Order: sequence, then structure tokens, then C-alpha cells
Amino acid sequence: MAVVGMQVHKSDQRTVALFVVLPHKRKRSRKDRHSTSHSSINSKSQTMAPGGPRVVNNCEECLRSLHMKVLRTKDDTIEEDVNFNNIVDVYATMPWFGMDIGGTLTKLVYFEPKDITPDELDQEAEILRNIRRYLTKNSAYGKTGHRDTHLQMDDITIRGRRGSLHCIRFPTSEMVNFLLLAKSKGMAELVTTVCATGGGAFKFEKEFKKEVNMRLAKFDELDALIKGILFAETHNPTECYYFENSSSMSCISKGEKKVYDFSQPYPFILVNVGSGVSILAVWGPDNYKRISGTSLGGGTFLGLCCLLTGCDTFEEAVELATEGDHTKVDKLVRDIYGGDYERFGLPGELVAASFGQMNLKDKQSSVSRADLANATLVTITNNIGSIAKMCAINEKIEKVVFVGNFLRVNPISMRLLAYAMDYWSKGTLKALFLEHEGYFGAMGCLCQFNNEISCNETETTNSNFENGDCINEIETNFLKIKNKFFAL
Ligand SMILES: Nc1ncnc2c1ncn2[C@@H]1O[C@H](COP(=O)(O)OP(=O)(O)OP(=O)(O)O)[C@@H](O)[C@H]1O
Ligand SMILES: CC(C)(CO)[C@@H](O)C(=O)NCCC(=O)O
Repeated sequence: MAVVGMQVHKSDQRTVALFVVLPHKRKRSRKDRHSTSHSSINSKSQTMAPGGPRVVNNCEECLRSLHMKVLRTKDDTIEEDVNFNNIVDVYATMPWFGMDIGGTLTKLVYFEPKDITPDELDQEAEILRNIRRYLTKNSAYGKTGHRDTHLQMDDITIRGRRGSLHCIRFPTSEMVNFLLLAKSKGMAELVTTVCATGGGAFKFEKEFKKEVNMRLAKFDELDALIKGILFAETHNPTECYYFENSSSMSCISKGEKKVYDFSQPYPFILVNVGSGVSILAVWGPDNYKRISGTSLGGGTFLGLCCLLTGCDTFEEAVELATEGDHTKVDKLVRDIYGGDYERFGLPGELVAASFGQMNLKDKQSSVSRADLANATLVTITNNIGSIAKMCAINEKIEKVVFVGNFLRVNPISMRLLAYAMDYWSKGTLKALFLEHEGYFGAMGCLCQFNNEISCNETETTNSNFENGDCINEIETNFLKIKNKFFAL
């Protein structure tokens, strides 16, 4: 088995280095629990570059095939000429990206290696150094790109390299500007393939090719989501949490965030609240089903809130909602019964009809924008909670994990979901949340490509990166390396 790579300054077509590295056996770690049939390789010198020019899928079979090619070329004396004694792991310095292009937000995770040797720094192309500086020294990109610095994961090891994972997002509606920015930073000259998931990986494929000459290595969004969750859980011991005291509505705002040990995760219900909502039952890393979904999701909240209150952003909508009171907008059980509906255990403060008071003109004129925002948030959240509860009960699964950017800066919804799960299941269901709420698709995409958890693309039905492609790509890359070298 071997990993072969080179660094090419695309601008002057100069091959800087060619390297071959052999694998070391690695210690079994917590993350091995999630591994599947292909063997993972994890040593300092074995790195691949998902965002780099020679993107290859280094499953064992493919690497073995590549190694055979390397051995076969021994007679061509390539070995001596490229000085294999001075092996330089240049892939380590290539940009490693995973991208999730969703209906509302595009999420980008970027792995910054922190263990770069002086040799590697010397060899590094200037464009690459500039891109790394640009991404890691700023927290705003263009007008709408943001880096979530609080979600940065430091001192993590991917492919045997130690470094930091940066989480960046921008509105998908800004894709054209993002591509222009990427081009202006020289990305088009450096990167030819980017791993991508989400609907936008399909929708924007042509634009990526046309604008920045980048190919998208596509992964299915739900496969990537699960891989990303397992990756985050493995690397961050405080990733998963729940709210204590969520069983009483009056205690709900006081409920403390508590770390939850999610190291034995299966089975669990996964509720991904993005623009729309997907609900999965997950029994194992490669064993899940999409059991339900609803079009009333984060996109609905934002859309309705903008219409009803005139607000412009998600942050503004959530802030408004925090100041408002939905009971002035909704019709509660007590508005109908004068108190609880005891026979069926419906408390008076339960919403009987969302927006149920808004048919009356005098009520309409007495509600504030904040009340409307709060009612919109509560309506969407309760509906998601109700569907999630039914799914969990149907599947007889107790853990219900909520993710997606709808939960970003949105404690009202998290606490409400925690309360709803507890209340409606009489304490049998547990609502769980994850710190990197909206970034799992992008992380999963990065580590699926990068073979951190599983390299079994052949099992990923929608992947366009199957073993055959993988071998072809390795072969093509190898030939390129060879040709470039002899052209020197
Ligand atoms: N800065 C933001 N701008 C817009 N929406 C935001 C923002 N922050 C959080 N949100 C919320 O997150 C939702 C999008 O979540 P997420 O990024 O997980 O989904 P997506 O991938 O865009 O959608 P889908 O998975 O349905 O394609 C929005 O609909 C909105 O409710
Ligand atoms: C279409 C997706 C999967 C895109 O992420 C998501 O927005 C979703 O699950 N929407 C809900 C679709 C449904 O009604 O089941």
C-alpha cells in the first residue's frame, strides 16, 4: 500500500515534489467503533487532499493498485530522480475541504494542518499559503461569509495530520459571489476537485466547472450527515448535550445544559432541521432509513417570520421571537376550556390552535412583531417535535437527536423540543442536541472522502465516486505525475 502525491505549481507547471509513503499500523481508538470494512490508514505521513488537484479515494484496494504501478516504474528510474529518500508529504499542505450546499446555507469545513514541517513550508505554493492565511485569520469573508470561531475544533487528527477544523458558512443564494471570491484567491489554480454534499452539489455542479474549473466529488447528504455526527462525537467529548429539568414548562428556561455520553449512540432518531426537515432512524454507521420529513422547517420559520414581521435575517427573527409572547397569537386550551382539558390530560397552557386568535381584528391590532415571531417559532418547533415524537414511538427508539442550523442561536426551540419530547412521552424519550448543529454534512463529506470513518463508497448509493472511478483517478494522477516529471 502506498500513497503517492506531488505538488505542482499550476501557474508555472513545475513539479516540486513527488512522494511515496508506506502505512504504519495504527492503534485502535474510539473512532474504530465506527469503522466499516475498508481499512483506515492513519499515520503522520499518509495524507490525502480532498480539495487538492489529485483527489483520490485511498481505499486499500485502490492504493494497492497504485503501489503496484509505482513498483512497476522502478525500471524507469523514477525513484532515484525524484529522490524518494527525501519524501515530502506535500498533500498535507493542500487545502482539505468538505462542503454542504444546502437549500439555505452552504457549510464549508476546512482542515488546517498545524504540524507543518519547515520543509513542507518551504515547498508550499504561495497561493496555498495565502488561502490558508485568508481562511484562518479572518472570520468574515466577503459580505455574507462567516467563520463560526466558537465551533473550531483544535488539536484533532485527520489522516494522521494534527490540526484545526474551521467551520465556515454563507447563504447558498450567494454561490456566484463565493465562486468569484474563490477564483480571486487563486483557488481555481490550486484545486480541481472539491468534495460536496447537499442538493447544491447537484444544482451547482455546472457553475463550479464553468466558473472555477472545479469538479465536485458528490456525496449523499444523509450519508454524510451521519458520518459527520460520528466524526464530531469521536473528536469532541462534549459534543452531545441535553437539558436538565425539561419535564416542566416552568423549569424549562432554567434547565441547565448537560453533557451526554453519546459514545454508544445506536439506535437513535435523527431530526435534521434545515430548510426542510428530514427524520431518520439510525441503527448503525451504515444502517439507517429516512422514515419521515416535513416541509415545515427552518425555511418556513424564516420565510413566514420575514413576511409577518418585516425582519431580514434569521438572527433578527430569533431575537424578535425571544422578546415576544406566542400566547397572544395562538389559541390555547384554556382559551377554549377556561382551564385544563382534564379528561385527556391537556393542560390549559397547551397551544390548541397555532395563530388561532389572529382571525379577530382587535387581537390582530394588539399583537407585536415580537409576538408574531415567537408564535411562528413555537408553531414550527411544536410541529417538528410532534412528528419526531411519533417517529420515535413508531420505531421504538428513545434517543431523539436534533441537528440543523434552525437550532443555531435558538435556545427557545431547543428547550421547547426537550420539553415536548419529555412531556408527550411521559419521560421515556430524550431530546439530545449537538454542538456543531449544522456542520455535520460538511464534516461527513470531508471524512468520507478522507477515509476517516469509512471509505466504502461502493455502499453509498448516490456517490459519484465509486471504486472504479477511484482507481481511474489514481491512475490518471499517476500518469500526470510521471509525464510532468519527465517534462522537467
Ligand atoms: N444565518 C442564517 N441565514 C439563514 N438561515 C439561517 C441562518 N442561521 C440559521 N438559519 C436557519 O437554518 C436553516 C437552514 O439550516 P441548514 O443549513 O441546516 O439547512 P440547509 O442545508 O440550508 O437546508 P436543506 O438541508 O433543507 O437543504 C434556515 O432555514 C434557518 O431557519
Ligand atoms: C429536500 C431535503 C432533503 C433537502 O435537504 C430537505 O429539505 C427535506 O427533507 N425536506 C422535507 C421534505 C419532506 O416533506 O419530506
